[in-house]
Amino acid sequence: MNKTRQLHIALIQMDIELANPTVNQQRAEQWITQAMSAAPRPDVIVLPEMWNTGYALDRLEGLAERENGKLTAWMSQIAKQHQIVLVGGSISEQRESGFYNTLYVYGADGERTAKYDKIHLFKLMNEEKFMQPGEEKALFPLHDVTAAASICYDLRFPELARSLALAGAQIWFVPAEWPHPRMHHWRTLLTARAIENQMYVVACNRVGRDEKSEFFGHSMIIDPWGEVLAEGDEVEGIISATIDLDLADEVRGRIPVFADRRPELYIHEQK
Ligand SMILES: O=C(O)CCC(=O)C(=O)O
Repeated sequence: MNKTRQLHIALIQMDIELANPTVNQQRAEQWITQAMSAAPRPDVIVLPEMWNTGYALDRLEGLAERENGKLTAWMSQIAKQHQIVLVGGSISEQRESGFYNTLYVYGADGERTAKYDKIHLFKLMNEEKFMQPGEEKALFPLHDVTAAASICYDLRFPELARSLALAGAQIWFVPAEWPHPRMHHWRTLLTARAIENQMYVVACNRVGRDEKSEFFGHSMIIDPWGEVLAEGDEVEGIISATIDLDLADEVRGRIPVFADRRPELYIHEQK
């Protein structure tokens, strides 16, 4: 981070080869190397959802990463080597208790700052038949603010985003594999979550296709006022923007949504 409390963020909007973790890791590394050669140099790099295997849900045995395996070591090493925060999208991971869609964040010292298992599994893609849901949300320190991360379908649950904002999040990372024909939902929901929670929304979607779906990219970096700072198209590439770490507080001061809340009247919060 530089003295003006800015962060340079780069999203790796990559294609993912179904069920080929070796190729996908090579591609991710090439994209990260390319992102690091840009000016300004990124402070934070974000990968998409399930970037190791794609949605090869019926083939995860033997393909998914083992817990504490080589891929997490690689993410840690990449973060340290480039002195960046790596929001390592999510990977499919195998544990004793089953398969998980798991997001990792590593700091510039190579230490892990967050681990998050997707809590809302996406029935339209049969995710719940193959994966176990997570039980906790993810908040982590990022430079001197609090950040949060969720995965793809989690975007459809405004209560989750609000609870993260209430817990202090000013930047929300959302790696995804969000396909056609729901681009309108993606863009609208991302923008709404940024405006209503007065936080940055940083969303990295994949491109390309698998056996069932075509993914449209349109990765986005949206500021706490709802302005789109950067947006991808439908091809592979690096989407980047510089964010101002003071803006969330400034917007929250301008329209004091959090101070004006009436939680006692919100039915879901009375449970
Ligand atoms: O909610 C959607 O439309 C897409 C969600 C999705 O593709 C996922 O969670 O993997």
